[in-house]
Amino acid sequence: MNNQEPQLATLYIDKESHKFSAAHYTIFSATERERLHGHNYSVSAKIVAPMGNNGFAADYNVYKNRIKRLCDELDEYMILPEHSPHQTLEDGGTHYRVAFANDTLHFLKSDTLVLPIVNATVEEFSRYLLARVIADSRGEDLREVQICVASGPGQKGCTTWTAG
Ligand SMILES: Nc1nc2c(c(=O)[nH]1)N=C([C@H](O)[C@H](O)COP(=O)(O)OP(=O)(O)OP(=O)(O)O)CN2
Repeated sequence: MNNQEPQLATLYIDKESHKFSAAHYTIFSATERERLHGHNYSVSAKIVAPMGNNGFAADYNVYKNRIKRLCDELDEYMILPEHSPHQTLEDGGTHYRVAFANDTLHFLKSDTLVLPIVNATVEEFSRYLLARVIADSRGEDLREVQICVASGPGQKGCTTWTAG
């Protein structure tokens, strides 16, 4: 190893409190979607940072707090994708009016979050949360961050950012 390069440490954050409950449906095509249902999603993270002289890479409490705050933002909402190529969203005053295939669905705005995602999948939730964590971590010396979102035990999607 090049002596000039700092040793990197990997922190894994996988807390039971990092969860959110949300309603959604996955869209499979222009005509196929799931029925509306919900999951207890859980969020975990991998953070790679240079090891400091004092045996400390990055304060995991900082990232724990950020992830918890993001989970709380999503908790107990109906989540709609803003950028689905297969459905359109209209502002109907107190409701969102969603057109999918031959159906029109109505969701109370105060119960609903419209996220800048393409589909309400674990992959897209992880991509969205990763972007939020990276934005919150600007200026910090991180080398890699991975965020995973699980919709239940044994099924999750992950997205990774690597320092340029
Ligand atoms: N690539 C993805 N595929 C699927 C996703 C996803 O987010 N990314 N999501 C779904 C469903 O929304 C959801 O997972 C329901 O799936 P299902 O396996 O039917 O039910 P459970 O989550 O309850 O899992 P069990 O194995 O039945 O306990 C589908 N595909």
